[in-house]
Amino acid sequence: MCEISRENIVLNLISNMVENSHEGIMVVSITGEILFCNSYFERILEKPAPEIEGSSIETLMPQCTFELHFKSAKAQWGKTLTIGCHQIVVHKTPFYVEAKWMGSILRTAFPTMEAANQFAERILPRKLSLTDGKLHTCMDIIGETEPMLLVKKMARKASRSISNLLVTGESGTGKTIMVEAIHNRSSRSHAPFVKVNCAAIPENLLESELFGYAPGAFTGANREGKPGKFEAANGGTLFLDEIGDMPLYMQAKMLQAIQDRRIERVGSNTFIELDVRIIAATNRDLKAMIQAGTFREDLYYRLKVLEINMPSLRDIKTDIPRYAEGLLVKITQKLGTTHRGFTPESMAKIMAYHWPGNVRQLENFIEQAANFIQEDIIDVNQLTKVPWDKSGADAQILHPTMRLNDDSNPTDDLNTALNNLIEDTEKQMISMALIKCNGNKTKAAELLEINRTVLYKKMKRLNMALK
Ligand SMILES: Nc1ncnc2c1ncn2[C@@H]1O[C@H](COP(=O)(O)OP(=O)(O)OP(=O)(O)O)[C@@H](O)[C@H]1O
Repeated sequence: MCEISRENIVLNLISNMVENSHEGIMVVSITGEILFCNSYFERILEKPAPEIEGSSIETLMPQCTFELHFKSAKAQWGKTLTIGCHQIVVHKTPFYVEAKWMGSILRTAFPTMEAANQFAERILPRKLSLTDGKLHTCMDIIGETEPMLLVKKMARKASRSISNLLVTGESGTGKTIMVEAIHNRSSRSHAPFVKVNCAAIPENLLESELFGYAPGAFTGANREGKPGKFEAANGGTLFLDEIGDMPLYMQAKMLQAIQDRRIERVGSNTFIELDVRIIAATNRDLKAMIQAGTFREDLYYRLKVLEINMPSLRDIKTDIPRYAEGLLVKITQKLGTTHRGFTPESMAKIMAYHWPGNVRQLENFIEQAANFIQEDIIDVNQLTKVPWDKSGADAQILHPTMRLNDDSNPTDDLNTALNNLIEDTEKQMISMALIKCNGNKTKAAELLEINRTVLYKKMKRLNMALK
């Protein structure tokens, strides 16, 4: 075996460390000029090193909000950097020549974001999420017809990307569960998922909810100030549900935040740089809103870099049996019942109906049937009220704990009648308030002397159009 000098070993070691395709190394001068990069960055930037070296980091990586940090000699650890469609976690350390600070060395901490996530999974005690409960996954999404397969294919693509996404479709078509599944499948799945319902938050609170506020920003505010949902979603996904209900002045602020990738808390003049993926959803026709001047065109295009349109249930009729069976499994698990399916006649009726409230309405109907009907195979003829009867378009929805037997006593019948009456009355009052207030939900809520969020929830429960 030939003798290898120590010097040779060290030289080889250094060259192996630098030219390692699993670890990116880049050297940037104090003025932001890229002095050196290895093959990892050549791959990510899709350019050969001679084209990268000598360029300014700001020109080459316009999305990279990290460039400002090169102007300081401070070491930084575990920063997420966005380059094109790639996300990497990097460490930055200063480099010196003869004790003079010359610039920074950028090193990737993980070969891929997936590896970073796997590491986070091992050390994080639990998945971070600012939603009420567990997020849905792709496995929860029913639907095998062509439009649904296309939607699923697009969702897989969207989960591999970090670009903004707009999910459209009628109310109850599954926009929310789709967005949750996309986040869950993405490289951000271990980072926060923060949902904001733009229609449910009163207009005067929306800005501070989204952007937070500085100490003493307004009377009654928390003394220490408060971070908003944007900050809470840093590193993860911010889901803006019902984006079509966002007031115009907030749309302008939102556009600014998305473009600049930074926010200013209310009452502060300091910018906070953030790395947030925006996913928005709406059941409104944003193009018509742009025509009407109620939605900003520039924001629309910022949001719909990727777009998924959820089909309405009447457009995927052959999927209805799959939905009915799948939802029944979910409902029986929730209620602890033993229902196994539907009679063929029941299924034919379910398939023939047009389900204006889409999957949510179908789910509510099946839950109602599972509450009423004792037999394992559901026969909808046993129900007194079905959506396809002219009067039953909004069959009553009973609380899961109100399981009624077939041999229900008169008190049960009375309860049902009372529930129907309450719901019909609620519906009428809400409709009248909305008509009086020209569809303005804030004003309608004031008129009804209820909170806007409560109004919104009631309308959703009563299957009323939220437009
Ligand atoms: N493809 C699907 N597979 C399984 N369940 C679904 C599907 N689509 C919708 N659902 C169920 O239907 C209900 C409504 O779905 P979701 O809240 O996602 O609809 P949405 O389009 O966001 O409604 P909205 O516009 O009113 O907010 C939920 O309980 C959800 O679990």
